[in-house]
Amino acid sequence: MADMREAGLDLDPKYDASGLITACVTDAASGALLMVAHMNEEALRLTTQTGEVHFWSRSRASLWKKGESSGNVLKLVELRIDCDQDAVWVIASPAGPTCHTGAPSCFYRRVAADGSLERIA
Ligand SMILES: N=c1c2ncn([C@@H]3O[C@H](COP(=O)(O)OP(=O)(O)OP(=O)(O)O)[C@@H](O)[C@H]3O)c2ncn1[C@@H]1O[C@H](COP(=O)(O)O)[C@@H](O)[C@H]1O
Repeated sequence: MADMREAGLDLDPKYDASGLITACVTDAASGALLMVAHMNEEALRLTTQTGEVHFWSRSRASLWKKGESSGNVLKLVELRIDCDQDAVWVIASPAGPTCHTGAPSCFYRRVAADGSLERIA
């Protein structure tokens, strides 16, 4: 029997034991991967309802609108969910650098074959 989460057209996120799904955020203009974080049910609802991207911060144990203190909000352009509905792909327009270090993306270092890091942005 087909898994309705995979075959159906109903949004039915598969939250983990902590009530979270993974959220990958890419830049709508460049396609670059900006950050990876987590959403709970409320963060997902607020993201779709307000058009501004919200997460659940595990370290702060609180709901987090990205940019609430820095101003570097992420405007939602499109939201996709993966095959088994345990991860979302957030396509967004960033108002400024996404990473709290000031880098455009949190992925500003490349890992070389010898394990060393190379700064690329
Ligand atoms: N702004 C960011 C920020 N932007 C992107 N990220 C990425 O988001 C991920 C998840 O952040 P969390 O702090 O919620 O981390 P977590 O849920 O505990 O998960 P991990 O740290 O284990 O990944 C981080 O691992 C970073 O890669 C950020 N992580 C933290 N911040 C902090 O969030 C606060 C608010 O920032 P603004 O939302 O921009 O105002 C500031 O104190 C910032 O230092």
